[in-house]
Amino acid sequence: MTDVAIVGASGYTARELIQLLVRHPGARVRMATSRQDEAPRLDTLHPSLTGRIDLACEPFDPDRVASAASVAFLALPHGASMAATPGLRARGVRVIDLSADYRLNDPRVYADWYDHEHTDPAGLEEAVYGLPELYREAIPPAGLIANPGCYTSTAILALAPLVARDVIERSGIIIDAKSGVSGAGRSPKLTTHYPECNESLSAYGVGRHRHTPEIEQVLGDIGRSSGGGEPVEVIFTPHLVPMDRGILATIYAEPKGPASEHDLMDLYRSYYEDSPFVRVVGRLPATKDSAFSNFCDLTVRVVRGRILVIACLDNLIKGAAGVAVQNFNLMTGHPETTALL
Ligand SMILES: NC(=O)C1=CN([C@@H]2O[C@H](COP(=O)(O)OP(=O)(O)OC[C@H]3O[C@@H](n4cnc5c(N)ncnc54)[C@H](OP(=O)(O)O)[C@@H]3O)[C@@H](O)[C@H]2O)C=CC1
Ligand SMILES: CC(=O)N[C@@H](CCC(=O)OP(=O)(O)O)C(=O)O
Repeated sequence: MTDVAIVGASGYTARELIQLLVRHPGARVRMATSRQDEAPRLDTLHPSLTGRIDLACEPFDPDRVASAASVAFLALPHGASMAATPGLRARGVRVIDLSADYRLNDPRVYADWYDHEHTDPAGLEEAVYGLPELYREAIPPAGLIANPGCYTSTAILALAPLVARDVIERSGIIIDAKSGVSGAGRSPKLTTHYPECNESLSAYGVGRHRHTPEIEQVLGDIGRSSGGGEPVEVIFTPHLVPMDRGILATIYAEPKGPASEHDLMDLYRSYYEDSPFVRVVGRLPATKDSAFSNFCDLTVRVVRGRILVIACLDNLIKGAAGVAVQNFNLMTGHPETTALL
């Protein structure tokens, strides 16, 4: 049994994490933290947890976390995670960070896209990018996991087989992605206020969304490890859609040679043969079919000589809490699917 702590317990990804962990046979949620003064109970913060866990939050204190837990899930905004992580690592706590703070290898790239300096470059050196489908071997011994972004996981899982097998041109890849509003977190913002986003569909972050360098870094890494040195360059355009949860990406890429849908589907099936949470499907994926699950559904089409990949997942599960539990399973020697199927 592994004792775990949830840091930032009042948010959406924390709620999903706790829902998964209370059903996990090898995990016990021993501590939850919040900055709120009155030590709120988890079932007050998240009524869906009523009857499932009896725990009140406390303020974050690395000594207290280290005395209660050996693994901490950080469900904090970026910036706050890298403030909390060094103290936990110094006390031997293994960290699974759901924020973006440890995903980019280069602190200068982080500063360019996140508009503030990285305060824990040593942590960046230590961190392992927690997308099990690509880095399964590196995850079990890791002390610090950088859980991937939700759009990022969708795009990377959709493109990795094409990059790894050198099937497509590495520049001009178009990622047109749509997300439900929970992707923006629980804290109220003007753009996610009901009358602003309901019955409306809008693009945002055009040309400057911070998942762009993360997608390019990971796909560039996959490309290099299979022998191709050119960087990967994507045009990533996110959209906000008036639904609670789910991401769907439609991706367009230029093949290097003639492309057959049949061969591409075979390529995807063999690439993800050992990945229980990637479903390569013949139908066109829809967010409803992966909602509340840890699955990423994807399919491939060839249209007018271009390759189209359509992929979807639940941003709060496969895009955040579910993959965090998948990483936890690998780190603690449980089957990868524990508590997730
Ligand atoms: N929502 C999603 O679909 C996804 C989110 N992520 C990432 O996961 C992390 C958590 O996201 P999510 O749960 O949606 O966010 P929420 O905004 O729902 O929750 C974050 C929680 O962190 C606490 N918090 C906020 N600011 C600070 C701060 N400055 N210092 C310490 N604690 C703070 C708050 O709790 P309190 O006020 O009680 O202290 C808050 O409830 C983020 O980094 C996000 O980018 C990643 C993939 C998908
Ligand atoms: C709809 C919406 O606002 N989505 C968020 C992405 C959430 C996510 O994956 O967060 P991090 O990668 O920052 O951890 C956004 O576009 O900023």
